[in-house]
Amino acid sequence: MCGCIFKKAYGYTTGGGILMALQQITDIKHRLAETTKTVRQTKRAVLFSHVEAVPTMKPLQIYQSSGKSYKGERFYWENPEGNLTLCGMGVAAKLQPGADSVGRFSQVKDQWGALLSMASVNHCLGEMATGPILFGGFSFMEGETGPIGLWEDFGDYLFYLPRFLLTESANGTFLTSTKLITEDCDDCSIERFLEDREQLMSLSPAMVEEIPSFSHVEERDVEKWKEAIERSVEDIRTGLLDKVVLAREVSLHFEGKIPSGTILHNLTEQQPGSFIFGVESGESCFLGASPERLIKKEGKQIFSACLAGSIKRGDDARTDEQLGLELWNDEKNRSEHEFVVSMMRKAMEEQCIELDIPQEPILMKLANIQHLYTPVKGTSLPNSSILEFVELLHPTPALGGAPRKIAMEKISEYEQMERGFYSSPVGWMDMKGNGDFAVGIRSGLIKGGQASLFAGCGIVEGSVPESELTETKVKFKPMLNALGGLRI
Ligand SMILES: C=C(O[C@@H]1C=C(C(=O)O)C=C[C@H]1O)C(=O)O
Ligand SMILES: [Mg+2]
Repeated sequence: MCGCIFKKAYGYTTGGGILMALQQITDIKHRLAETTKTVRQTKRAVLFSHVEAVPTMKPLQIYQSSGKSYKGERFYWENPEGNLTLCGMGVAAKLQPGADSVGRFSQVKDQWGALLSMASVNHCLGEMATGPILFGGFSFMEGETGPIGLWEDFGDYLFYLPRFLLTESANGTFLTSTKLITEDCDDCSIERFLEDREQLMSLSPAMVEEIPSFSHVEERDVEKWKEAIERSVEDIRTGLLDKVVLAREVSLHFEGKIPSGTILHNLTEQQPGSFIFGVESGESCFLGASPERLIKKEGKQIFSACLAGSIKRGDDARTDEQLGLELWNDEKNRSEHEFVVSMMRKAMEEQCIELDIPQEPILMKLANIQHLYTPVKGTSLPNSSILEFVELLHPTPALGGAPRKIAMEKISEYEQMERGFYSSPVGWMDMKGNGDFAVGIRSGLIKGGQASLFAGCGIVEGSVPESELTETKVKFKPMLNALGGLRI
């Protein structure tokens, strides 16, 4: 049933706006009463979701001010184009690994399908990323993250269907309120639903919390990491594999709890052109500023990226241009890049009816680094879901290696750490199987007063351990700057 009475975004401040606001309340009351009746009659739960246009609310400010009520259950997302920002708060439903024998991507698809089969949504606004959406991600390697340890709050995958979702796009600001209405639910009354919504809409911007004083840094053995690169180069020379991405971890300790909202705020200011993402779980928050899109699906249109090959930015325009040229002409970096392009082409040909991948890369210039970048566009087969693309592409040789299986084995053997959600698909998807996933790099895990940062490099035949180490230092910069401009 559709109880939506307007199709355009209106604020509530005008006389007409107040009428609109009242109409929303009437609409919710009516739909929720109907839903409750249906639940009682059929004895089956309904996922009730209400989308409405609201006056401008800034998602990042709301992320910060909703910390009191929803800490540990929030997410934040900003796309690099700057035309979509999301903030999720609370949990209407949570997707986590079950005992099913099917793979994790199929599990998510099935669990999502089951939730949507009982959904009642006033989705007539038709705005992107409104209504029930899932937000979250997968770990890098299935079965790697145990029930204890650094990534204990995340597991093989974690997705939220938020209780409240704030969506800011070029068309306005939208609030989606979602709740699972069950027969024996204590807090499913219409009054309670409206109260919670009212409380959310009246949140006022919170002060930006300060980052506590830095205490010390803990680094895994750098010499061992360099040895792993030497061994990888040897594996490549003997023909065992073509490329492998090796990452390392640096842990920073602070005198008090690190506020994720402040780090996200700094990342948005310091890293334009990147995905800014944050996903909380319990006491942990995985966040970062990734320049790399894994997959975006909008109807039949598919967008992805090959991003591999790196060099630092220059201090002035001339040096910067020279460094860019050096990168573009460098055989070792071009080969790192080419393994990604060739895998991408092969994989996408399976799932797309049209595909557009340029012959040569261009440069992507970010605040601290420049990369070789080949944009990918395609038209998908009908009725496909973004999850199928996530499964197909993850991990590309930009984060795993080539061939994939051997590279994954070597990563486990050589890295000796849990990547958790680092370098993994992080993003959102909607009811129709559209959405956007970034690769969770330039990222870290915040837990109390500890920030564990990760950075890796594509190892190919021409790799030199010391230069790869320097490359990781450049890749740590976005997170180090967001944490207050630390140097390590
Ligand atoms: C592995 C990372 O980045 C990847 C590796 C790159 C490289 O080695 O040149 C470049 C971009 C990313 O695909 C990272 O940032 O941690
Ligand atoms: Mg590299």
